[in-house]
Amino acid sequence: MRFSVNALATIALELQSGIGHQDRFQRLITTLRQVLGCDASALLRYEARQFIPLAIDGLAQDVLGRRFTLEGHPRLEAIARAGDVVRFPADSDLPDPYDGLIPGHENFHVHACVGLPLFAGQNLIGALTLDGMSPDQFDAFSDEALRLIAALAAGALNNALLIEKLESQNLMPRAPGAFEPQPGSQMIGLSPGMTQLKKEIDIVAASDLNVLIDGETGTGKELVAKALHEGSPRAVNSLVYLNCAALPESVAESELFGHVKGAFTGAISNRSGKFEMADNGTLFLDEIGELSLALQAKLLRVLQYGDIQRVGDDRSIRVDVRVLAATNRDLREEVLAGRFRADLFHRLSVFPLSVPPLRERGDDVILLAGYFCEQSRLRLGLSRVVLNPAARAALLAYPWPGNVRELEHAIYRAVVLARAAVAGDDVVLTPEHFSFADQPPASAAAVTAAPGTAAVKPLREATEDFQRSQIAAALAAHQQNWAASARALGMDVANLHRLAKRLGMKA
Ligand SMILES: Nc1ncnc2c1ncn2[C@@H]1O[C@H](COP(=O)(O)OP(=O)(O)OP(=O)(O)O)[C@@H](O)[C@H]1O
Repeated sequence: MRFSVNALATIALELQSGIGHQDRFQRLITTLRQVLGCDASALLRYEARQFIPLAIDGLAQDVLGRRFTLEGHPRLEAIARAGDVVRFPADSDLPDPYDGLIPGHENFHVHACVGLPLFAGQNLIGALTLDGMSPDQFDAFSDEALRLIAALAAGALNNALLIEKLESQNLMPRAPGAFEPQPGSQMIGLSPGMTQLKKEIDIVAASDLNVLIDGETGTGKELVAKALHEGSPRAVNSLVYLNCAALPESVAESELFGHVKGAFTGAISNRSGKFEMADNGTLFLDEIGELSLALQAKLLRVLQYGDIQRVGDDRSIRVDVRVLAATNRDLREEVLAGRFRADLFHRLSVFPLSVPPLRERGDDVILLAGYFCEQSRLRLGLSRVVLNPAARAALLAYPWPGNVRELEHAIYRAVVLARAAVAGDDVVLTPEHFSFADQPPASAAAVTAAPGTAAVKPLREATEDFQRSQIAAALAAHQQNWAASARALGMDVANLHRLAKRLGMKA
């Protein structure tokens, strides 16, 4: 079947209208869904061996947060390889990436599926996918007609990508090349707060300014630092990470600036510090608010004069390092309280970036949940991981004091629980699989049971249960802040991370 001139004209017009790319793409796939009578349609962009949904219609909202790798989705891999229209037979044994993600059809497997790869010259830049619940849904449409739609969509997508590229080249000249992954493309979120943050990242990344990233614990400050580095001319060199909260005072100076042989007991050879490692690159100082006043003074010196001295050495070494710092404290208050140097604060906060808490990001919670569902699916080798509507509502209603990190852990824990309860590798998450921080963790309840009523367990198991419950309680009491929890538990934060990993409390 051919399309009527009217239908084609509508598609072409939708691709010209709208205020932005996002709007245009949304109109395109909504129109396609109507013209082709499909149950779901999606436009995806191809980047670094994965498909990233740009606009969807008829699919669960969390699809917008999912990242579909070629390795994890044989159907998408087939589309990427095909070079032309792909029609999957209704009985294809390749799993459809949207199985269980068409609202109202959660328990049905998608039947008819067509994939249209989108090319710019020889380069694959994206795909259109059309799904239907009845097996012969797309039989009436000829390959020729579908190719025409693909050509229109590819032209529009290519223009959008070129404009994006030109805009970023305006900010930072780059060598010409194929489409590089966009910095921060793994930073999920379309809420106004995240859109604004991504814009600010684009603006400041290309400069050489130091950046202070603030935000509550678990909001994604480290991810912002990575995006800043990746979007800068320094991206060809290292991004070096240092957590200031995990630094015992005795080794902090040597970690930052290095030492020479014999500088102190145990200094058996020369060693370079993080500043030297980050030369010509970027140094990310996480939890900068935890740095002692003495080290703050030394850090200020490097920022002012661009040279460092290894511990035990009088000679100066010049370094060219961009410093990104993160904090979940209010550094202005710390300055007022005399715990943070005002001059260092001003040097660092030339361009401050604030990462919004998850509770202010609206539906991003669902997009992020989709992203983590897809990641846990890959990690655990499951065929699908989806949220039922009640689980989505529960996730939206919860305030997420531990922000994205808490959501990430909640999804992984829920997937593990759900998988244990069903045969097979098809996981549907329901509210029962989540236990939020204001409910006592199951292990804590077991440990605090009345004496005599608790089941006797091997001592090692009981000890680990107790450790888990104490760590969970400390994290809940300190808004999932690991440094503060470590202090409350009287241990070093690095050891706490190690212990939590061993106890299966973090990935
Ligand atoms: N927008 C996002 N999209 C995808 N993953 C995210 C996003 N934000 C955060 N994450 C993930 O959440 C986890 C916590 O993020 P991150 O470590 O960057 O937070 P943080 O603000 O630096 O935390 P802290 O203050 O405790 O150091 C990480 O696994 C990170 O990859």
